[in-house]
Amino acid sequence: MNDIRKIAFIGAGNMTQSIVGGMCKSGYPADHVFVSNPSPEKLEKMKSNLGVNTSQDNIEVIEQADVIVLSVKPQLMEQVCADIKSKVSNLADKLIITIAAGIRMPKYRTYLGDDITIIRVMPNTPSLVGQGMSGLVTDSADDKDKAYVTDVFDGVGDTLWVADEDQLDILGAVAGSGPAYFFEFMDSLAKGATELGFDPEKARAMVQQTCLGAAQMAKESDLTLEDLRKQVTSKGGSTAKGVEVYQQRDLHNISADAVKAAVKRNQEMADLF
Ligand SMILES: NC(=O)C1=CN([C@@H]2O[C@H](COP(=O)(O)OP(=O)(O)OC[C@H]3O[C@@H](n4cnc5c(N)ncnc54)[C@H](OP(=O)(O)O)[C@@H]3O)[C@@H](O)[C@H]2O)C=CC1
Ligand SMILES: O=C(O)[C@@H]1CCC=N1
Repeated sequence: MNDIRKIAFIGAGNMTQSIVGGMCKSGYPADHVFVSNPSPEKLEKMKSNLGVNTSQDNIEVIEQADVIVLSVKPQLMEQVCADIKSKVSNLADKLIITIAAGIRMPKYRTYLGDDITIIRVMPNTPSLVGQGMSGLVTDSADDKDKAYVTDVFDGVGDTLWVADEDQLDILGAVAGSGPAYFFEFMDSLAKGATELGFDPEKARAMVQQTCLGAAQMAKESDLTLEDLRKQVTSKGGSTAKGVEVYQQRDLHNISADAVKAAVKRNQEMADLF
């Protein structure tokens, strides 16, 4: 990465910790990373574990940075932006990234000014281990800013630019929320094994490695997901019986409904906040 900028994260919650942890692991210089948060505990942990600069004052970190990453809950965004707008005069000179679900770019213009340059990123928590999936969209950034943000998020996983904010809502409902669905599914598989008398620790170990192996295979294979599934499903064998249960209970519809529900909430948050 050639373009190293001073970057300030506003909010030191789960997602900031995942992104910053992944960035530092991938070699982004910690002295160029600034993080603010109202309570000190998360900041102390990030400072001692990663060596990043921290402050309980949002404005102090923003003033030192070229890039601002808004990483607070959507319901706090308006209030946090109002405070920034009232105290920082050169916002148009900085690149603004927001990772909040739902809230759309025109709304940020009403909060921070018409002249801001903004990129919306929808990351996910596996960024912490360099396996994130981040969606990106902008209505104002130039190629240089886009390349910088792509590099940052490529450093913590894969990136996908999407055409518009409707697409980002869908990406968020699948990839942003997705780790939660997979953890839920993995937990249910592990419990399926322990209910039959399998050791819980060993159940977790076998589930996580199976999940990782399947994802890696899907990523490296040219086959469709259906064909990969068929490769495992011997005629008259045990997998066929297991898959039959998922099909009878209509896993496809369950997942489609889950994605629709999450998209709907993203749209609601766009209106609410
Ligand atoms: N978690 C995820 O998987 C994903 C989250 N996102 C988005 O990321 C954003 C953050 O989510 P997440 O990290 O999960 O949430 P968290 O609740 O874990 O983190 C939010 C942080 O913001 C801090 N905060 C509260 N008020 C302020 C303030 N006035 N100024 C600065 N910081 C403040 C909180 O501090 P304290 O706890 O001390 O009050 C907290 O540490 C959300 O907008 C969400 O939509 C996007 C993709 C995935
Ligand atoms: O649950 C949420 O709203 C955020 C967005 C994607 C993951 N977490």
